[in-house]
Amino acid sequence: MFCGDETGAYVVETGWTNSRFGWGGAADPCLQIPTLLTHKGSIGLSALNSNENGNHATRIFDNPNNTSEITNWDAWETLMSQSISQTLCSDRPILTMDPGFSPPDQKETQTEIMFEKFQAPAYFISHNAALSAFSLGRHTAMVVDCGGGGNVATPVIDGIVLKRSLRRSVRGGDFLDLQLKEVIEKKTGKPLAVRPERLPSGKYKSPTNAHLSSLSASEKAYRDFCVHASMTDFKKSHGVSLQFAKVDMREVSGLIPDGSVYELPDGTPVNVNEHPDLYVVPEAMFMEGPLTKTPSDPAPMDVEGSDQSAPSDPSLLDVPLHRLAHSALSEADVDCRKELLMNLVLCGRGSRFSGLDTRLNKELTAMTPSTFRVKVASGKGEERSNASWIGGSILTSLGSFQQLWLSKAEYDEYGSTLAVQRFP
Ligand SMILES: Nc1ncnc2c1ncn2[C@@H]1O[C@H](COP(=O)(O)OP(=O)(O)OP(=O)(O)O)[C@@H](O)[C@H]1O
Repeated sequence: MFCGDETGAYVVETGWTNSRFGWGGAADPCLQIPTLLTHKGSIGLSALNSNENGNHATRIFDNPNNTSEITNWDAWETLMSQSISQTLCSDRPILTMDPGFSPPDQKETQTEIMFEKFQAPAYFISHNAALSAFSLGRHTAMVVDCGGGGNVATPVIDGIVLKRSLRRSVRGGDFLDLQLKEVIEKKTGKPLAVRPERLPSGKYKSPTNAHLSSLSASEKAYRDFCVHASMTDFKKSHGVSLQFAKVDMREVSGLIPDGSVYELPDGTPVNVNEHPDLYVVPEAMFMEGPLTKTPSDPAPMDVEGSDQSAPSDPSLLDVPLHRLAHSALSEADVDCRKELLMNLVLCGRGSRFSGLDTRLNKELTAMTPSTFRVKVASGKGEERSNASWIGGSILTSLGSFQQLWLSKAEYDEYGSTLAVQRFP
């Protein structure tokens, strides 16, 4: 039990694409950083310049088959310590999140680092899906989280995540980025050029003013970051018009505002009116049949040196979003299924295409018995993007939660193995 005077906890969500940091009780995270731009010793664009042994920014998560496995602990520590120093967090209990499919020893290592390196007075690891459900006031829900690394469907019953029923797919935001990139390259007839100085809205400016122009555009982390930032910008700027449903191309053309031109980072204009097929790229989320080579070899980003011979994971599927949710549902207890479907929580920034909730509802309804009712709940705007973080913020501010922390005294007495028992 943590018995400090203040409970203002530090809430941390480290996602494949974005990391969020902030204070328990707050409505939004106070710091958001692209996770890709983390390297031993630096975060943000300056990470791209940390030219150690010729390696620029390396990913914290480098295993495309398990997008929550921390493969670079130095980079993870850097992300934590720089966020802590930027937000002036010290001596606060820390809550981090786990999606339910990270390797078993990861929690132990994180616990050791939190107590030994960051001197946290108390620590807690919660599940993303339980927190997302919690952010919408639900203890029981089927949580469908659309992130950058993939989509995850997780049944949550009374706040407990059913790990064995969890299902994830590779068709997340990164996958759609690559589809969009392919369509754009076909239209323009040339590879997507990346120029950091033309990146959207100056959002990713480094606090230490990295000299990106000196970096080679073939450098992998740099290229990955620029491609995804650019495609994300396209999704954001045209998100309202991006369409689901098996629509007739002529119908789509009618929906696109006249003179809609998107400028690529190198200045090349793409007249979107002339390319309505750009608008149906998100439809890949609902397409039947495998779209990647094999479920265990999805390569959402072409990670060099990744272990292509890794054994396939039965929870990792290459299926449309509604089948993913249905598969997770079928693994849950029969008695809970009705309630889960009535409380389908859609979250993650990758779920922000307009009409996604309606489409998911329609497809799932068609797959389930007529006595079942599907009801999709989702937050608005950033509430939907930051659902897990917001759930963590609410949880840590509850008086009744304070006795659940793993305290430093307990850690000193029992060690980090207690974390595995306490946070299953
Ligand atoms: N307006 C938008 N419409 C659709 N997709 C978007 C929009 N804005 C951002 N995205 C996509 O959302 C994805 C990132 O989502 P999010 O921040 O929830 O992921 P994450 O939590 O870091 O990843 P993960 O859940 O896989 O660990 C990116 O692929 C990005 O391109």
